[in-house]
Amino acid sequence: MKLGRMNHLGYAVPSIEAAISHYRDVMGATDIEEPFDLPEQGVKVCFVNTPTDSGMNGTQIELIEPFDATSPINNFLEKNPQGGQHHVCFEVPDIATAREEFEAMGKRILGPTRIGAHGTPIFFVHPKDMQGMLTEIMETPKGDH
Ligand SMILES: CC[C@H](C(=O)O)C(=O)SCCNC(=O)CCNC(=O)[C@H](O)C(C)(C)COP(=O)(O)OP(=O)(O)OC[C@H]1O[C@@H](n2cnc3c(N)ncnc32)[C@H](O)[C@@H]1OP(=O)(O)O
Ligand SMILES: [Co+2]
Repeated sequence: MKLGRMNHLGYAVPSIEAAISHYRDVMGATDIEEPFDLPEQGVKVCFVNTPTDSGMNGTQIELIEPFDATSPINNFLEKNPQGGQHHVCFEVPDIATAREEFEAMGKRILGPTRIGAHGTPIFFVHPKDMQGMLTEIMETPKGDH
């Protein structure tokens, strides 16, 4: 395994609209994308793009709100009603190779590899096996290598 780019920090929030106001009015965010639904992943999503630095890619804050009562983030929000840091996402060149590496290390992978909010394959590794941090592994979008 080789540590790749941190693609985004996932923040679970009770209301994406309220979180957008916070990042725009309190944090001065100027590049907030249109929110969109990702029902197959049980969330509504909104990306807040952080500034790029000397031409490098910035990172993103991924605001996620439960899409419905079956959302995988409902329990988290019950425990953290104001919302909070939910996961971190790192990029890998090849998702299948990465999955094999985490499995070989005995890390619990949560469910099947599926298509995430960036339209590329992702999987999650259980927080209890990752120093308490729910970790999303995402294949770098083609052309971004
Ligand atoms: C995929 C679209 C998008 C993208 O970027 O492409 C997203 O990122 S969507 C993100 C939402 N989807 C997911 O999070 C899928 C993976 N998550 C899960 O499968 C669950 O959330 C899971 C298994 C991590 C936790 O499920 P649940 O909360 O229902 O279980 P428990 O309440 O029993 O929690 C078990 C244990 O883990 C601790 N926990 C739960 N969530 C987190 C977290 N985000 N970070 C750290 N720790 C977490 C929880 O406190 C429990 O610990 P315990 O000591 O037993 O109390
Ligand atoms: Co994510």
